[in-house]
Amino acid sequence: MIEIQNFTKRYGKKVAVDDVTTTIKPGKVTGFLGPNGSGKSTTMRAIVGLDTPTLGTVTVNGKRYADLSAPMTEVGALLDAKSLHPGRSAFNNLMALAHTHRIPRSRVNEVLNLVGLSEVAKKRPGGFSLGMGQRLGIAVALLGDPKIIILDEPVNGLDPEGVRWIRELLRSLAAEGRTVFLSSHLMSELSQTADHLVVIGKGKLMADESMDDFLQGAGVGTVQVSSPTIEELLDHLRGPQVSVKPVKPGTVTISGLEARSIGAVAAQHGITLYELTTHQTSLEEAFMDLTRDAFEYRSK
Ligand SMILES: Nc1ncnc2c1ncn2[C@@H]1O[C@H](COP(=O)(O)OP(=O)(O)OP(=O)(O)O)[C@@H](O)[C@H]1O
Repeated sequence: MIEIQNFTKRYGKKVAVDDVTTTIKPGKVTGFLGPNGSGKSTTMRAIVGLDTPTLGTVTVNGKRYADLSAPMTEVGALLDAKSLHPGRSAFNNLMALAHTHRIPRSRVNEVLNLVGLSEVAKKRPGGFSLGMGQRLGIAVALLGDPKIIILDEPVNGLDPEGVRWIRELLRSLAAEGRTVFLSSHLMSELSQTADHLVVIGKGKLMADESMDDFLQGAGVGTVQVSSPTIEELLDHLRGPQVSVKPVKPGTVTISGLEARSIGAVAAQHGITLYELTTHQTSLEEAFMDLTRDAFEYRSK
């Protein structure tokens, strides 16, 4: 579990993160979403003690990172994939870390296998593609078999196969009961991986909710229906997966049903419809709506 309490980080006059409070829970993939410059990396750096909060506290399993006795076995982080020694082989980079953290050699081979780099283990990361570098960075993060995994934009540079691979890897780590926290500036990336979403804009917390609630609140996959006898129609549509939000008298948005099913039920009961529109909001639009005023850099 990662607990972030009233975390504020200032660089001189610049407020990078502004009074953020959230808890990242185990057994889930939590996505950390925000436009460029919104404070994601600063928050992640604070979790692993690379940045000191100006105000507030950031703890992992109830302790500050600096107070952990075996940090690599508690928290694994991929923050900057380029931070490895470029002239040392992938294997030796991992071995050096394993050695200083009392991690057995067998684990080095295990993680190289896990990230699909066994065949290039003797090669130097200086010559790696961006995607291979990311995989090696993930191997470093997983080396200590940590309960908490933090990844800053892990999908950067990965090809579609790599993206699918990392998605499955993160889901399986969460299924093992680990805390998985990953950042991205793209909603589409997180929507397929994250169970929970923390959204940040210009350093401020903008949303902290389950992915399902976020999508529902944003109107993704909803249908707007108008009818002079809307209540009668709703009586026929109720079900455990169906939720209804009033828009104005006679008009509602419905999630959990497709327009065609709603139309069919209306026809079956002779109910007049004035409107039956599938909401086409994309995930990216929903995210942009939420952080509309929070973009530091926006292309015109
Ligand atoms: N060491 C620093 N000194 C001064 N300002 C900084 C420093 N580090 C970050 N900032 C500023 O703090 C803000 C948040 O930066 P941060 O890197 O945390 O954002 P981010 O959400 O990770 O963005 P990106 O997706 O571009 O990496 C930005 O305005 C950035 O310019």
